[in-house]
Amino acid sequence: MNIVMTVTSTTRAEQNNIKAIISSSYNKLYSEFATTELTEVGNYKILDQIGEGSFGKVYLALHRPTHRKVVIKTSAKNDPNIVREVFYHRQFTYPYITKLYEIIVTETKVWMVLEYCPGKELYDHLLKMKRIPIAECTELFAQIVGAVYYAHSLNCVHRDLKLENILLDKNGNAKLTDFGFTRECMQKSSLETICGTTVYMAPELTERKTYDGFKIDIWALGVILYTMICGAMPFDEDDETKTKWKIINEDPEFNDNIMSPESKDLVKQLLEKDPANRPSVKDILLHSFLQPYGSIILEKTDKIIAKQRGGSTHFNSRLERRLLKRLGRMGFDTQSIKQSILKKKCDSLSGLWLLLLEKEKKLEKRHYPRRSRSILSVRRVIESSLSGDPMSHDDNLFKASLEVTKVASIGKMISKTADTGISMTQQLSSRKLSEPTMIRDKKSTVNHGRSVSSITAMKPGRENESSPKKNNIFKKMSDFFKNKKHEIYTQSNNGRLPNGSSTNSGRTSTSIKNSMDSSRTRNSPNKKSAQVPSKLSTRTTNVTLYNKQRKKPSAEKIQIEEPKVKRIKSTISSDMSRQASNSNYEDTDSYLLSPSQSYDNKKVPLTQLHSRPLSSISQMSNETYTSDYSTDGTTSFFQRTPSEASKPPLYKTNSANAISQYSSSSNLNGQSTEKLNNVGKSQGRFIRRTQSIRSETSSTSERSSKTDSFYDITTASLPVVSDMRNTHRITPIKESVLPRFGVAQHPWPGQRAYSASRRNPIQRRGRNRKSTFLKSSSRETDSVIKEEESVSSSGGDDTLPVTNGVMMNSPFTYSKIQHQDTLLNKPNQVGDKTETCSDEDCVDDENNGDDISPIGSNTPKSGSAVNTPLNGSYPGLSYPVPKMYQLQKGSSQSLRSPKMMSPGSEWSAYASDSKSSFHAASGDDDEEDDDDDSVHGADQEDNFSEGDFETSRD
Ligand SMILES: Nc1ncnc2c1ncn2[C@@H]1O[C@H](COP(=O)(O)OP(=O)(O)OP(=O)(O)O)[C@@H](O)[C@H]1O
Repeated sequence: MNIVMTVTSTTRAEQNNIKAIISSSYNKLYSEFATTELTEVGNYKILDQIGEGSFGKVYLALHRPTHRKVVIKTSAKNDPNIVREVFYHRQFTYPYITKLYEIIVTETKVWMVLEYCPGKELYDHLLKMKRIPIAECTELFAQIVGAVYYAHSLNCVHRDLKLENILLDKNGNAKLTDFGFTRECMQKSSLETICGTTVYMAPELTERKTYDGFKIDIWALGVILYTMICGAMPFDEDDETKTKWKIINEDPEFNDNIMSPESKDLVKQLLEKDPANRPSVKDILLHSFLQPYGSIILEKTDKIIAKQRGGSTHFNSRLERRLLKRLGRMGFDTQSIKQSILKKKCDSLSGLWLLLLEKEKKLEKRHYPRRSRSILSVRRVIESSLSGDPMSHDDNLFKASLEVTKVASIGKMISKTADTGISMTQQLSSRKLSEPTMIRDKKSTVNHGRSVSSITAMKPGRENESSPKKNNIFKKMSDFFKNKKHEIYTQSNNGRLPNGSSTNSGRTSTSIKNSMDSSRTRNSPNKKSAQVPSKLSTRTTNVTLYNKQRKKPSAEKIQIEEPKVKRIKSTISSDMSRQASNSNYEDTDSYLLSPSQSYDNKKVPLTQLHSRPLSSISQMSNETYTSDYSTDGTTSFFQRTPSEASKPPLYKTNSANAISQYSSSSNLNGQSTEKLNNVGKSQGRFIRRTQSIRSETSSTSERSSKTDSFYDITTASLPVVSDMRNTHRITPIKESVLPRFGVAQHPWPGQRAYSASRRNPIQRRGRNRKSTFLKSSSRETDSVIKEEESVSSSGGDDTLPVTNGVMMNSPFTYSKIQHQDTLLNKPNQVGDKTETCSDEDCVDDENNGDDISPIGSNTPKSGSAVNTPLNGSYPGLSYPVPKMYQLQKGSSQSLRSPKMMSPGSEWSAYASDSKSSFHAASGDDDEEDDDDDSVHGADQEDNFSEGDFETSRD
């Protein structure tokens, strides 16, 4: 009897304990929802805001499982450019293009997880340097051209090439970014959409003629090269109209003191007014000015393209196979990882894989520096150029490359040795390699040691052996996912676990231990449901809003290498439509010349033309905006005629009335350009932060265009309410060269719906500008709540039954725990119940009682799904849940609406197939991979890796 009493009382105590946990957890969650501070998105911890684009903020973040820094760029989901950007960007895998790791789609936003480029923009670099040394210029420009060559080879044109869209990584290598205007383009097809940035626009674009997309990129490259070398832009006037006139009619000024004959020749070719006379990207790479980099990059790029065309370049190397195997042992579904990568899903598995692989590659490179001294090293070029001998760097670089080859072969041998299980130390000593070749310094010695251990640690059954750094990645990852699970139990209740154990003894927690253990038994068919780690990467997105009282990311930890650059937003000047309409010289005073400022006189001092202090380097907004340009050419006033060319009828400089980008920028932002203007006053022109333009309503020609299918792609992806499609259907563009995507073939009505605001970018940007970091709007908060996939499987009541203390043993409560895992980025079978549902599906009456029922009828309808909060659905919930946090079936619509993405697109797949993506490993998993590494290991040498181009200069 006593025993029975004891058992009963214990059970009650446990129940009370659980209640307390739930209560505390609920309260915590409630306060999290109340805050507006954003510190986590998916698996990423937000560290700081590092920039602000036209359509959203840019954050520095940390991928928590791998501790890799990334950049997260946000954009409103209804911005058509983001679709375009993601669509193209994810297809590019090239060392001089920023990597796109992951896309997180939430209710209202798209979060692009990108490679972090701490060197910032080339624009900033140029601003700092005033002029880029010719040797560095050669290499950087070769890299930029390489990226363009790559894109062009894939039949894509960038259309917004500019200094601001070229970032520098930590090694000083160029990385092309911002593919918001990119599109596919057949050879010599003519496009019509006016887009780009005025000062980088080719004459034919400025004249609003149809244009060859490839050729306008070449022109922009000319502007970039000229600006890099000269520290000033070739065509840059205060007044855009003047700039355009110059672009069409004048040649840039060449300063022979600055420009070598070779560079001058190249720039001249690039800035050919007649697009037909401009060279191809390949010709540019082969130009003498870019040697030796140009031809090397050309060769490498051709190889990359050939490989990528030939099939997947993934999972061929020994490193990748080892990594995959290891993840498999950790419980990840390797098949899903493969699918994610091969299908370019850009989901959280992709993010995890790519970042992990990068980290491993980096480690391996450090251990076995195959190409530690790339001849493409910017730093070396600079050093060489500073040493005074213009040619010396080339020799040194080639010498270094020879050295590297030696070391590489050793590295290869070493890693092979390690694979065969023979002690590395033994091997090294037995082979008696000569000292200088084998290990060149103490550092390498240490690294070799590490590598051996890490390789050894990959041997089956040795996962948990203590090993140096390399093993730490996996340990950290494992800890990360464990902790996430652990937090569920221990975030409250004074660190006590339900079973009474303390937080510190998390590993002794039966439930956690069980789950992790079971996760390691991946191949056991009976334990599929227990593969916890493989479910860590659900498409469900967690955006965590921390309580304000919580510790913010400490300022010391934020590693921002350079002060923030506040983009000066141009307002009036950016309204191209207004400018365009004002640009009729006959009725606009501001474009008439004053007698003293004859435009024929090219020597007119800029001080007289500018309404701002004279400077050589000035900052401008580079805001991307739309214009009302017509592309049909009928209203163009930039037609180049002989008479106009000889006597431009432009410009009466009426500073007060003129729409000046500069003046408006500085006025509006209160940021005087004087500081920047003081730099290099003697120079006559400016490097301006520029504005990207895209014609929004480009008349009939736009919509009837057979080639320029901008609106096709936006159609394909914009998550507009479905019925709008019917009411605003526009004639489909049938002959688009874009892939066809079912509903996507109908031009996106959202274009109309949103065009008003798009045409008035000032308002849009005004909103953005005022918003401060970490202070999202209530709308944002709302979206965060809504974004969580409604993967609930809880009971039909708002009051959940109190379970017994052994939560994991109860089928009901076990599913609840799993559900919580799902919300911590782990998919589960229960969570997948909701699957994809259309707008119509996502209504209350679909509720079958499996989900938590809405209380009352005011539950949000389609598109505003209330999602399961991070810790919100707990078993044993013994009190009513407020309405706003009730779960309802069908809430997944916002994330998974098939109408949102093009059905044919892989991107749509990732948004909707979390279920399929996270199946437990099937029997036909990569068993063959596991068998024999060495078979595939030999490929590694041939595989493209960033190391082929880059150097580990750090
Ligand atoms: N990968 C990155 N690494 C480091 N910084 C970045 C990265 N991407 C963007 N940034 C920073 O964020 C700022 C804004 O980013 P970005 O220019 O891509 O936004 P945007 O919306 O495309 O702007 P715009 O259209 O006006 O060019 C950049 O100036 C840059 O400083």
